[in-house]
Amino acid sequence: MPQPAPASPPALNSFDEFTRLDQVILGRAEHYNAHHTDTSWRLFFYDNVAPVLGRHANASGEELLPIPGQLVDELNEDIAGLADALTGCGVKVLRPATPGKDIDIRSPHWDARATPPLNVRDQTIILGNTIVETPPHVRARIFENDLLKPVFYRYYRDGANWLSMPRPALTRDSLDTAYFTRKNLDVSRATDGESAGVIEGLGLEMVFDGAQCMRLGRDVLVNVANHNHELALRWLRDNIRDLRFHRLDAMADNHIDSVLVPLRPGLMLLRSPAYLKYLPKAMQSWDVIYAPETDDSNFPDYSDLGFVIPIGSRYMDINLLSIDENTVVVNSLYPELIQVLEGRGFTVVPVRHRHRRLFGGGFHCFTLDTVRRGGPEDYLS
Ligand SMILES: N[C@@H](Cc1ccc(O)cc1)C(=O)O
Ligand SMILES: NC(=[NH2+])NCCC[C@H](N)C(=O)O
Repeated sequence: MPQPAPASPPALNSFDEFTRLDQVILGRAEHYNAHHTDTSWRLFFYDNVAPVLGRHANASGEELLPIPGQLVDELNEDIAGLADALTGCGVKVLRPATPGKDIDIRSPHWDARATPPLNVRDQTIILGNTIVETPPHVRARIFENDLLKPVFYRYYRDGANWLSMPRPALTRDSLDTAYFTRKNLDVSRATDGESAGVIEGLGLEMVFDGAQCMRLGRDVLVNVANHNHELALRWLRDNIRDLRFHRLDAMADNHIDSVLVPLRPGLMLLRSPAYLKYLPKAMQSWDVIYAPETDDSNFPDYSDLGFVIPIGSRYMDINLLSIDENTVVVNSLYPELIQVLEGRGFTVVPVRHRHRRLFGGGFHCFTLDTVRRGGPEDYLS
């Protein structure tokens, strides 16, 4: 149920995914009019884009793949609906700065068209009173957090701690393909045509996205699918001493928020029973809501718009955002899930979100919850 935010907003405090939400950063999509499909992009989204790589005239190599303006406008409309719904629930909504124009970036080793700050979940983890910036896999995202700095400085002035994992050079040799090798997948369609430079002696780097974590009070689940992630897990354990980090062994290639969403202590939403085995023992006895089958008619038909690549899976809508332990914001285009959640006693706030597969994000991806009421509780014993 909507509750008024406390009179003086507290400083950064966010330890979990489900206690009462008071403040959130919501991403924005202005200038999201192309995907730069370099090797780092093609590898990151490989599970989803492999079937279409090569089908398009140029997609076998690096290119700037345009996204029709109508889709960007419709996405912005849906995000505005999300902002209104959150405000209506008594949540204070903060926004990143706007890029203002298309931005081409260049490092000493590669260049890219910058990605706007839409999926703000991905490049940062809030761990209690600490902002942790994470080292991106996709080159186009390396400066994305600059647009969140005005908000981060506000929290910093109010006493938050602020850390960044080492910035990766993202050279030709930086990224580990072990996840795919383990599954006997040939990723040459992603790596052929690689144009980035090399730094002699560097090799695999710390590369990791905030969305590979799920926070549960004093415990944090961390998906580790390759050596890039392994280095990041070590960094987290070395630098954040008062939380327990649990390694999930390759539960997914990278992000896990369209696989698993803890809804409240003892209850989670899970993509399917096949994922239970990746979770810590204590969570395997939680009550589970499995993602119901969804219908193709819930997804827009893009056939009249020319070639568009869905970078996200059909499971994107698992990616809901909790307002509190009984209230969740869910895509209105996943009525099957709404029905199941209402059947379990949840109040569902439906918000329309059409192009989740094209921009690769649901409501959890678009948001970074900076203030929730919960603390470092032990939910796992
Ligand atoms: N297979 C990944 C790829 C992906 C990542 C981020 C996105 O925004 C979209 C797609 C999905 O889990 O998690
Ligand atoms: N935080 C995020 N951007 N999450 C997106 C995860 C998407 C996931 N790969 C899927 O395709 O379903």
